[in-house]
Amino acid sequence: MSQVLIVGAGRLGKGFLGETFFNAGWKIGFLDNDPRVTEELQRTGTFTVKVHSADDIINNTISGYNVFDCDDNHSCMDFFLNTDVVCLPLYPSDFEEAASYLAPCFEEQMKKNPTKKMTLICLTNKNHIIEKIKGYFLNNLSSEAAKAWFKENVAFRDSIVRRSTDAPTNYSTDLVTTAVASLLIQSPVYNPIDDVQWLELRDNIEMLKDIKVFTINGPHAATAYMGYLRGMKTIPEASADPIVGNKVNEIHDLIVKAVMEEYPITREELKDLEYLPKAKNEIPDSIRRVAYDPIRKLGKQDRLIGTALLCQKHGIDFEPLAYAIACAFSYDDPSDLNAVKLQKEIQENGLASTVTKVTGLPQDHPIAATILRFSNNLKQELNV
Ligand SMILES: NC(=O)C1=CN([C@@H]2O[C@H](COP(=O)(O)OP(=O)(O)OC[C@H]3O[C@@H](n4cnc5c(N)ncnc54)[C@H](O)[C@@H]3O)[C@@H](O)[C@H]2O)C=CC1
Ligand SMILES: O=P(O)(O)OC[C@H]1O[C@](O)(CO)[C@@H](O)[C@@H]1O
Repeated sequence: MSQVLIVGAGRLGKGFLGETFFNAGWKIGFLDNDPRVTEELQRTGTFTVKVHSADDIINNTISGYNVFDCDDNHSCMDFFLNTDVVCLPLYPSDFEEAASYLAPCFEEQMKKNPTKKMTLICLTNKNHIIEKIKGYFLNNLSSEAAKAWFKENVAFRDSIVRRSTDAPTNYSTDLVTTAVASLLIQSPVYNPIDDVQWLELRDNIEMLKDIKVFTINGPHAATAYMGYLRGMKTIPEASADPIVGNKVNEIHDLIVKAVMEEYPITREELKDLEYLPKAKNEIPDSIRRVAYDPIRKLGKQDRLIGTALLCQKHGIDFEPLAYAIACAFSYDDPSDLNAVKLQKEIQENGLASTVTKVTGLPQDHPIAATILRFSNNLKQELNV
């Protein structure tokens, strides 16, 4: 039986990977450093995922999995040694710690099964960080021999996530997910995964990931920040709102135009990547999850500033995006640590300086200047 270790048993770990590998009959292990996650998975012994596909909604109950804490004695070791695929659905800031924890497992694998091949798949929305993450793993290996073994025997791959999976918390055992498009994984991999639905190998993941993050996550984040300002709680609610909906449609079309100018991709290829079939009864995805961590989302290469810069580069109107960005700078959900940090920064140092610090754009940059202009009159545009 093939075996997968899922490092990060939060929303995507359980609601997408857990559910998907379970359906394919793989042996599943979850490793998480939050004791609330591991305790809850152990206590319940099962978790449920409401899966919205294009024409059906099914409730799936997942059971028979193994659960491991990130304990000092590496209780996941025996499981790890029999593992074929390691999936890491983690936020970008969590990889350094995960690499440090997993390094001894790879060293042991090299000693016990030197010819074994493994595949490691990173699942984030952040592009161009895969070499840095690989560096975390290599730096934690203790010898040149181990580094050479790792490079030779572990297929280290990035991926593109094309689904939303939500739950009230990372430790919830009741999840909801959309299943309308596959996870795209950089090919080749070292272990067969063709028996697992919703996993698909592709070349050129780095370019495709920019396009996906820009065309899907850009408008999605804009929906969240504008919806929040309108007092809404869910993405479907915000999308159905005519004021937010129209602004997001405009933003989407401008981004698509800019992407078509920038990348060697045909409209058909783009459609295949960014057009996700509608799931039956859209999931009540929370604005909180999609807006989560505005500091990361306002980074220079990320979904909002990255797309505004692309529009500017190609002479395409970036004002609607700058408006959504201004809304993101006003995002103040008290339960989002980085939203709180952002607001504190604005209060202490002013908006202009914060825009520059977070986005990397100088204050006189036309996009920064437009963000500041809109910020003076944010609520009026949205009729609030
Ligand atoms: N939920 C979704 O629909 C999507 C999520 N993503 C990406 O997937 C990644 C995970 O997202 P979610 O599952 O939603 O987050 P989450 O917060 O629900 O789950 C992340 C889990 O990783 C665990 N974790 C953190 N550091 C760890 C470590 N060093 N070792 C072991 N476990 C660790 C946390 O305790 C948490 O349970 C993020 O990069 C996100 O951007 C991408 C697209 C869709
Ligand atoms: O996981 P992040 O990067 O914080 O952002 C959430 C985004 O990821 C997705 O879940 C899938 O890409 C989108 O639904 C949402 O826009």
